[in-house]
Amino acid sequence: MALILKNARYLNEMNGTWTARQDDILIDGNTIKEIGSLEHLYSDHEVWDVKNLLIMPGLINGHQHTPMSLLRCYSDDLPLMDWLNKKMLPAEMKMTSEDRYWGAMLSMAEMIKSGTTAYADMYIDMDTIAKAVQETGIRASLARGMIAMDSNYSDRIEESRQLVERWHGSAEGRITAMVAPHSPYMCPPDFLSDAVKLAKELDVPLHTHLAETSDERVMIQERHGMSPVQYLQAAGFFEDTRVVLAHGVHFTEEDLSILESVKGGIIHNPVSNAKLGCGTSNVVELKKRGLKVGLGTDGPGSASTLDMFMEMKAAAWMQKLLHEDASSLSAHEVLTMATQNGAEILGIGKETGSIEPGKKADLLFLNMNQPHLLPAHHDASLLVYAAAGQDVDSVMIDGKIVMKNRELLTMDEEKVMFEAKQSAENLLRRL
Ligand SMILES: CSC[C@H]1O[C@@H](n2cnc3c(O)ncnc32)[C@H](O)[C@@H]1O
Ligand SMILES: [Zn+2]
Repeated sequence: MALILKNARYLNEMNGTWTARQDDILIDGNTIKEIGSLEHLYSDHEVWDVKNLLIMPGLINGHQHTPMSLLRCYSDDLPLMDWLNKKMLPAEMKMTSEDRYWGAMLSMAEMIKSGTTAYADMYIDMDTIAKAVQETGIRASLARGMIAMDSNYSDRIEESRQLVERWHGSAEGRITAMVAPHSPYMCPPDFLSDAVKLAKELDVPLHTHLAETSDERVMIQERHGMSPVQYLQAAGFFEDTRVVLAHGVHFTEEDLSILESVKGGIIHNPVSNAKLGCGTSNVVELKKRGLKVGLGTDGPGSASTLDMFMEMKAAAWMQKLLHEDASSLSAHEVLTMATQNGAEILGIGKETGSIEPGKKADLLFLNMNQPHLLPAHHDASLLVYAAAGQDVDSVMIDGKIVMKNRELLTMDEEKVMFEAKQSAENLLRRL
């Protein structure tokens, strides 16, 4: 049955400014059907009076590795290459499929509880993660993260193909798929070209880590005599395929001119970049050059939390620090990055990212009646600078309520926490 959100105070963007309006919202199946005064329809519909809540479009986490929740705070305060090669990869080699399932479920519980309605995942064993996506009701863009150091990589290309063929468009359209060569430094030239060919053949986006550290720049320059961006360009990365480029911290002027015309964009991960000592993206400059910039947490192994409210704060703070200018990256711009831009970069911008008729009903309901969120001078500022994931009261994804009054409705939260904790403890015993 269709549902009317009565007395809905909802936040949407117009010409760069996020403002709240009050109306009723009719949701039919998974879609926002009508917004306006709908009193004449109340008697024929299920009605939810949401007058004490502020509604905003669901947050979109553009880059994540869900099973890494099992490695949260397992190894911190290390530079990226040591963290990755000495700690994460060896631990990930010992994970079982069951571990990855519970790690993914734990991440999805955390994401939904903090207002993320869609996200992009890059990992291995993607059938297991897709199963968790199906069960939890979240919207996801899934990719098999591919690492190769020699020419023996056909199994990874085949797994990527299978992921796309099996899952792209599944779960009532909530799952889309991408092809993901891990990064310039984990992918030799032939492998990268084959990954690009596969994405073109299957007509899906490419997702990769790019220009995350200055070490990466040095490494690719030494190995291939060019910058990481030029290296991707040489493999055909930017020809006509949509690209989801995580990080983008260290770009040259030439890199920026290559990236200006790409379809897709950069996913900025400020917390992970800060914690791994990578530096921070110059988001102000990227935006000036016309690039689309979204927001992501990266995996909980580096970011430690999947709270996009934290990520929004960090994004705004870091641009102000970097430019010594308080007007750099306003709360309004950050909200756009975390919603519409993320959706557009992932290629799901027609479905989600804003509250308007025709879009899927991916909505957050926030409890703003709390000491730290009063008074309500500016909703956009409150959401970015004062709110946290715990302020999300309820969440709707694809028209289905997946959390109500902070209770998860598509998963047994206690069981997920218990099993994930067991998996993490057993994993450490095997290391
Ligand atoms: C092969 S699946 C994806 C792979 O990526 C690793 N990873 C997680 N965070 C980062 C990061 O910030 N930079 C590079 N690689 C990262 C993760 O450990 C998985 O093995
Ligand atoms: Zn990553």
